[in-house]
Amino acid sequence: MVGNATVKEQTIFAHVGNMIKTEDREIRMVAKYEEPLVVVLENVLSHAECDALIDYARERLQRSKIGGGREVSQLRTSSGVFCEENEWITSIEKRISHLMNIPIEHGDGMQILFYAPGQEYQPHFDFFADTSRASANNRISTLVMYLNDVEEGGETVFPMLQLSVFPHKGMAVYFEYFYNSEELNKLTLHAGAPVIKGEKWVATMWMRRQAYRLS
Ligand SMILES: O=C(O)CCC(=O)C(=O)O
Ligand SMILES: [Fe+2]
Repeated sequence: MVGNATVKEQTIFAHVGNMIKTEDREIRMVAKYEEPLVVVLENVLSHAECDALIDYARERLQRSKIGGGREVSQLRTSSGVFCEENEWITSIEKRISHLMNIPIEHGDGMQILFYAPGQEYQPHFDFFADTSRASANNRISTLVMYLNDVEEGGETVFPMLQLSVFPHKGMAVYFEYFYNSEELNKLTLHAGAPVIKGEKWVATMWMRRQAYRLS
């Protein structure tokens, strides 16, 4: 919000205080941008869960490379895999659902992205354009979870807000774009800055306005 005190729009993220108690974890809020809401969260995933997600994805990425047929995109040079549900992934998704305050059936499923040095995700919106068919049940909020520490680069950058979030293992950044004001939604433009040194692994959850998959 810039300038004088206009009335704030309602948010999906309704947690008060600095702590979110889920069934199995206490997540702490460490920073917040008010409108559009961007929240930096600590202790979202344990280090063991981060490692397990990386192992899970590494194995599948390798397999998909052998299979070939990976689509090449200028916008996103990283590679990704969607997680199939199993017992431990389901328990993570349950926590995420509580955190994002949306039933898990509204989720696209968790996607793990890998960036090697030089790879990036150029500025984009997570919601689909009105003209696309996917916008009929559009995305409304995002959680990007950092699965490792990046030696250099790889920040999640919000250029319109002049805000950068540095990847840190177990932490996450949450933001939403379900405002009546299209201008607010468009301020959530964001990018994964090029990784300079080391690897970067993130797991992303996008939520839809309506249920998207079977539970
Ligand atoms: O890698 C990042 O920091 C951002 C990822 C992202 O924008 C997405 O998964 O939609
Ligand atoms: Fe994104």
